[in-house]
Amino acid sequence: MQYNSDMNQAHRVYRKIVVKVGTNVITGKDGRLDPAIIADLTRGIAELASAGVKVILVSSGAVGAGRSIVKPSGSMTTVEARQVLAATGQIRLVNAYADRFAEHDMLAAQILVTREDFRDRQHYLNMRTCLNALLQQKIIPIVNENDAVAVTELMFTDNDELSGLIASMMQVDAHIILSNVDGLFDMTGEEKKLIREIEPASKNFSQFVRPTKSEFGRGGMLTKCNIANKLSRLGITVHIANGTTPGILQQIAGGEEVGTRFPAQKPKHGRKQWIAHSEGLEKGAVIINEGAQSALTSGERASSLLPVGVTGVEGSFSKGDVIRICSENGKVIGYGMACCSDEKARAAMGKKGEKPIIHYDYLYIKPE
Ligand SMILES: Nc1ncnc2c1ncn2[C@@H]1O[C@H](COP(=O)(O)OP(=O)(O)O)[C@@H](O)[C@H]1O
Ligand SMILES: N[C@@H](CCC(=O)OP(=O)(O)O)C(=O)O
Repeated sequence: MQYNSDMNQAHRVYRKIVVKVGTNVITGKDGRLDPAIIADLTRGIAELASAGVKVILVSSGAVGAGRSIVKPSGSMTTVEARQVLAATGQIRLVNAYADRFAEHDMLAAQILVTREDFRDRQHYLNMRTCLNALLQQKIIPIVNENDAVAVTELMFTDNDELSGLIASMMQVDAHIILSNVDGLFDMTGEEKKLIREIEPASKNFSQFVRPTKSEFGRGGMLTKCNIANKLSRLGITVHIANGTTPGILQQIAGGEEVGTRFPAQKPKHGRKQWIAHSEGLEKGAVIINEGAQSALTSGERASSLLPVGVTGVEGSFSKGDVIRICSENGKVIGYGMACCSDEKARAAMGKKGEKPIIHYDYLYIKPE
C-alpha cells in the first residue's frame, strides 16, 4: 500500500521515539562494532534530537561486541561465557555511542534493565522517572538488558520485547526497529516482496516469517511483528527497517516510504499500556465465571472485576502485582493489577458486595 500525504504528515509529528538497534546492524561477523554505521545512527539521532524529538536508544550488541574483546575460557558454562561477553562488550558498545554523540555535543547515558524491573510497579515508575529526567536534560538514554545478571528465565525474549516495553512505558509516538533486513518480506510467493504496511487487524505473521535469525540475534522477525502489532493497537506506530541503510532515521522521520510500517491505532491510557504488556510477567491468576467474562468483554460499560464472579485464585501475589484473568476453560481473557493479595482474593471470591479484585482503570482485556 502507498502512503498518502496525511500519513507523511503524521511522520513529521513524531515528538518522542524509541529506536531499537539489532546486534547485526552494528556488529560484524567477528563481533567488531562497525564505526561507520554507529556514526550514521548517532548522527541521525543527534539531528532528530536537535530538532526537538525525544529519542530513547535501545541497543543490542553487548554480547556481539564482547566476542571481539575476550574469548571466554573453555571451562565456563554457556551462561558464564555470555555474562563475560556481555559485561565486557557493554562498555565497548556504550562508549562507541557516547564518543560519537560527543562529536555532536550530546551526552549519552546508560540504563541496564531486567524483566523484574517491569514486574514491579515501583521499579517501573523509577525507570520512567529516570528516562524522563534524562530526556528533559536532552541526554540520550541508551538502554540494554542487564545481561550480566539477567540469565535464563529472568531474560527478556530479546531486545525487541524490551524496547516494546520501553516504548509503551514512555508513551512514544513511534518505535523504530532497525534490523539487517529492509523490513518484513512476504516470502510466500516465488519472489520475496517487501510489505510496506500492515493492516491493524493482521494476526498471522507466521505465514510470512521464516524461523531464521540473523547471526547473534536472539528473537527473530516473528517477535518483531507480534510486538509491532501490539504496540500499534496501543497507539504507537512501528517501523521495521534496515539500520545499515545510511540516513535511515531521517528517511523514516521525514515520511519516506522505507521499511514496513504498522500504523498506530487509537491510543490507550498509560497504565493500561503497562498492563497490556505484562504477558509473562504476571505473578498469579484469577479464574472467572461466564457472567463476569461477559461483563468484562462486552465493552458496554466500564466494569471492574468483582469477587462475586471469581471462581478460583492461583499463585501468590500482593496488591499492585499484575495477574492474569482466565475463563473457566483456561482461555486468557486479559490482565490486571490486583487490588489485594491472593489471600484476600481467596477469602472474598464468590461473595457479593466485596471490593473489586481488579479495578477497571487497571484492567486490560485482550482483543478477540
Ligand atoms: N519474512 C521475513 N522478512 C524479513 N526477515 C525475515 C523474515 N523471516 C525471517 N526473517 C529473518 O529475521 C532476521 C531479523 O531478526 P533478528 O535476527 O532478530 O534481527 P535483530 O538482530 O536485528 O534483532 C533477518 O535477518 C531475517 O533473516
Ligand atoms: N542484550 C543483548 C541483545 C540480545 C538481542 O535481543 O539481540 P537482537 O535480537 O540482535 O536485538 C546484547 O546486548 O547482546
